[in-house]
Amino acid sequence: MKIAVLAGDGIGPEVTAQALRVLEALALPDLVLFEGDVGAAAYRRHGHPLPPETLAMARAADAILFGAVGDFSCDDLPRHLRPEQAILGLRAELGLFANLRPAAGFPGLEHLSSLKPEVARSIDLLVVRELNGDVYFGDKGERESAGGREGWDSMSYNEAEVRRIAEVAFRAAMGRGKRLCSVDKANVLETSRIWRETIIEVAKDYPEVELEHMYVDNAAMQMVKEPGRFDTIVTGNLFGDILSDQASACVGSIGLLASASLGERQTEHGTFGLYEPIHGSAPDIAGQGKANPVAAVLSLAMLLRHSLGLEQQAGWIERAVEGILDDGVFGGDLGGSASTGDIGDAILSKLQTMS
Ligand SMILES: NC(=O)c1ccc[n+]([C@@H]2O[C@H](COP(=O)([O-])OP(=O)(O)OC[C@H]3O[C@@H](n4cnc5c(N)ncnc54)[C@H](O)[C@@H]3O)[C@@H](O)[C@H]2O)c1
Ligand SMILES: CC(C)[C@H](C(=O)O)[C@@H](O)C(=O)O
Ligand SMILES: [Mg+2]
Repeated sequence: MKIAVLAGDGIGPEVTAQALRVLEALALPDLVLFEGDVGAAAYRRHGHPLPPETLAMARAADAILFGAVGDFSCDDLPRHLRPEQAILGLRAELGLFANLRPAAGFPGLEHLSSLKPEVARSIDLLVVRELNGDVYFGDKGERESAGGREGWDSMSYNEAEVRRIAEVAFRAAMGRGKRLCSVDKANVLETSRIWRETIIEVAKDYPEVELEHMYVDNAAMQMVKEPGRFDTIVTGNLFGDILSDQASACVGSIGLLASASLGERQTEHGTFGLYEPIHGSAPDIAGQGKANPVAAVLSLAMLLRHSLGLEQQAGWIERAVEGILDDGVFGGDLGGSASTGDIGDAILSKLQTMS
């Protein structure tokens, strides 16, 4: 079993290091790790944020453990050289079109949510975000206009793209609460009309799933008012990006939420995928031991479950994380003083009581 480790920039290496300590503690047999350069670090060393050797390593692996990319010192670079292009390039090149972003409350954390504790307690949702299309990958550029320089990005989805993410979302909903909310902006966007009509078509194959449609502005409001009304959400790339960061504040911190990016390729024990926290490189706290590594550690759990078929070990990690949060081991993002390493230590000792 091969895992490519792409830690990246800012807090990416700091949180990934804690996930790797957890992986090491599991002492899995037949596991080989490869480390590659990605993001601003790779640009400085190789002149490109996603060097061909990194892409080749990612392709050859069964799964990728990704940290984060981004460095404000690269803001003036041409677009194709910016660190963020590395993660977009991996998602596109590897056909990782389905991004699963679970957001569920942790016992004992309700009072740290941005929501009232009784509201926060109800959050248990999964955002299924389409990851290979939308305004992210449409034609874009800069041109002259009567009003000066003009930036433009085109948004589109075709039926095939919507159908394949809808299939993932309906199947996910079948394994959860059998309720699916499709989030779009069909009152304004042509893209969303195709999105909605295609979702309705796919729904015919899943009669047990209760389907609702919601405009994204309303969905953003409902998520902070009554997050418990959501079970599974399916949405496009841009709306899913925004709603998942918002969901993290409902849970308590962006440092807590993990993600899996999956495509169609199967590995010996599961589905090939890339696993990363939903947060970024957090330059404001990088290098200070302040980053919460929980999202990275939970991303490792998702990797073990989806790509390596190691459900039991994934469960141990998730219970260890729940345990340390229940014990009140909090970093600065949750109002505590535990460092990145302290949180890693606490997860490791909890893990020892399980495996
Ligand atoms: N997939 C990725 O690699 C990814 C995701 C998001 C943003 N980014 C990039 O990261 C850079 C910074 O972006 P941003 O500031 O908008 O978003 P960010 O997620 O990096 O940070 C937002 C805020 O949350 C805090 N935060 C994030 N992760 C945390 C953690 N684990 N523990 C404690 N606090 C945490 C940060 O300190 C910051 O205040 C940009 O270059 C952006 O493009 C990359
Ligand atoms: C860094 C950026 C390209 C990325 C995205 O928008 O998808 C990030 O915000 C994320 O959520 O993974
Ligand atoms: Mg994001």
